Amino acid sequence: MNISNALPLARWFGHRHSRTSPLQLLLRNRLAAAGLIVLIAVCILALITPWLPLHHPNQTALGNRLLPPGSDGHLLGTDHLGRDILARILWGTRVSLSVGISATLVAATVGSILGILAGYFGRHVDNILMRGIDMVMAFPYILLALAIVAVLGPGLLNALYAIAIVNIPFFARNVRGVTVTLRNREFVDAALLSGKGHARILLTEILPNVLPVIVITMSTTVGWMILETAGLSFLGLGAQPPQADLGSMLGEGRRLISTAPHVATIPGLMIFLLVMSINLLGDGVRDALDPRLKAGALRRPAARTRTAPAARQQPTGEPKGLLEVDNLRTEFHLDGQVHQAVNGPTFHIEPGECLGIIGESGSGKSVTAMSLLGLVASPPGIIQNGQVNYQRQNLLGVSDPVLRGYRGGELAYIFQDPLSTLHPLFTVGDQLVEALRAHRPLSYRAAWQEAVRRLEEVRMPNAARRAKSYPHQLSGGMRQRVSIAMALANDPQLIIADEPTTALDVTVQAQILKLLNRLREQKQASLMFITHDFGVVKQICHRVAVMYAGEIVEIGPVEEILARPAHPYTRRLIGCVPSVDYEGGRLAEIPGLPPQVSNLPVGCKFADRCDQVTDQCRAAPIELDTLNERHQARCIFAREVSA
Ligand SMILES: Nc1ncnc2c1ncn2[C@@H]1O[C@H](COP(=O)(O)OP(=O)(O)OP(=O)(O)O)[C@@H](O)[C@H]1O
Repeated sequence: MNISNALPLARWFGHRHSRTSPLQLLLRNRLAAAGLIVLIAVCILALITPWLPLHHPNQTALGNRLLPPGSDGHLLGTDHLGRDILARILWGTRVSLSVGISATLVAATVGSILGILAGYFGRHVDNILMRGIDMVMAFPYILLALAIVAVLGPGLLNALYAIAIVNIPFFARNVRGVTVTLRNREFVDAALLSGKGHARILLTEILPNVLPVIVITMSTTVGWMILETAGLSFLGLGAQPPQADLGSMLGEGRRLISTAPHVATIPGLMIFLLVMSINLLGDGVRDALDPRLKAGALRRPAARTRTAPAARQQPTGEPKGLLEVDNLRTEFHLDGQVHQAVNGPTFHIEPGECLGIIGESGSGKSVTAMSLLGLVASPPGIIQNGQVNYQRQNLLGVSDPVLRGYRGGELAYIFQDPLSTLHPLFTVGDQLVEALRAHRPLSYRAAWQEAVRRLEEVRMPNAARRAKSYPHQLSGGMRQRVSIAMALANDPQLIIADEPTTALDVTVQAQILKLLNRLREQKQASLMFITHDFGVVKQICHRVAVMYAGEIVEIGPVEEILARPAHPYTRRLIGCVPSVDYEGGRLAEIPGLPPQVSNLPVGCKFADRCDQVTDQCRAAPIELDTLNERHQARCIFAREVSA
């Protein structure tokens, strides 16, 4: 669980900034909700047991021995001493629940304190505490629990201590790990600098962030602890006769399994029900506190984006340009909602051309680009329609090996943040070698030489030495040069660059743009350049496609669009950039927000933010209007404006 996103418990019951509270998330998970209902029912029954009209659980009646379930006055029958099983089960559940929960609380409290202290203070404190924990963990835990009860003597309280002690390490280790990460975070340093003492930092900075982890560990271990307590009682080391708990009832019933199976089956079923419901609920709690798990963060995404049959049709005619995208539609299916991220962009890229894709954050630029190579995570992504035609094939319909051959070969991708795409544990040279050898039969030595040459090509200072560096040893600009070298390693026909300069400062940004442009010219490759900056578009692109809410709202030659933007959104975007030679008066922000992709309007998607909007704009979808052979815009006033 990533603690930067950890939710303090206060957010459990909703938060004014979060759309879905963890409780709602929990209830949406059907299995967890079922677990919660069963658990609540069992707990209520256990709580009201003293007031129910039941027999005394220890009252024997030898004349009524082993009555079957449904007998008169004994709904669940009687045991070998004629005691009422219903009464004993309810009283036994009370005992098992209280011992299990108490053991969990003890283990959680002691384990968490040890974990927090070890993680926060580190060094000797960490060494001493964690070596102690390691010693406890060195024994098989059930044997250790048996040994502890053997020393302390049989009895429920001693079973509780034993179970708590053997579970302390789980809490201590989990909490220590999280605390170590938190200890190195800037907000803890800031608290230290502000003069807070260690005790206050532990209570106000560390504990609230560790609490979700403690709750998750508790919810996933309490079931086990009830089971372990039942195990000790089953072996005669927990509850002592005549007291009933679920484990001891199971132990007593075991001897009668062939003659009166209900005596063992009923407590067995109750243990199953209790532990199952707690575990289902525990899993739900874990997912609710970390909704990314529910969104599939830990699920291994498929090797390529799921593609509907409609998007797998092969092209019939000759594709336009080097790569042609036709009516691409990519959606995300999340929590029963469909998010239409990409809504039918159609464009092509000529050989050697640089096409800019521009738009605000969330306009669908990256999802469009990633869809071309099947890189959108599935689930939740799915390509519903469209074609991506390259070399007379629809890439959305080619086989996995063919697509793999293109990726990183003829079709290369440069991501926005090289630090998250370069492997932190391998040198950049090794990563280049891997990229080269994935597509070419080179020896390691030859590939290394080629890697250094590629680094020189992207003007990496002291390339031979830098090849032996790890990504964290390089500056942002150098890392992006490495990413470019990797993308160019196999002489691609098309380079898709997804905001490759956004994370860089202006000087480095200019160098990288120059480099990309030079390499594109030298190699006669095409470049699809994603950006939100018209200044960048002006510098290196031939044509530009303006995206809004997953649609292309204007496409055409850069100079023409800068001189005569035909869509109000394009005008606004250009107006936001101070560095472009646009004489449009003062800089203005674009008022309002883009529409939600899960609830797009029928007509013009920009209507709510447009100062020229009319009823006609909202009535029906607006088609792209062809203003001239190369310039199109999706606005009913486009012709008037560009005339
Ligand atoms: N994995 C995902 N799950 C759900 N929705 C997603 C996912 N990835 C993207 N989206 C949604 O798809 C839409 C388009 O996102 P995209 O990343 O393509 O925008 P963008 O224009 O590239 O923005 P930015 O400039 O910030 O990268 C957004 O509404 C986004 O919330």
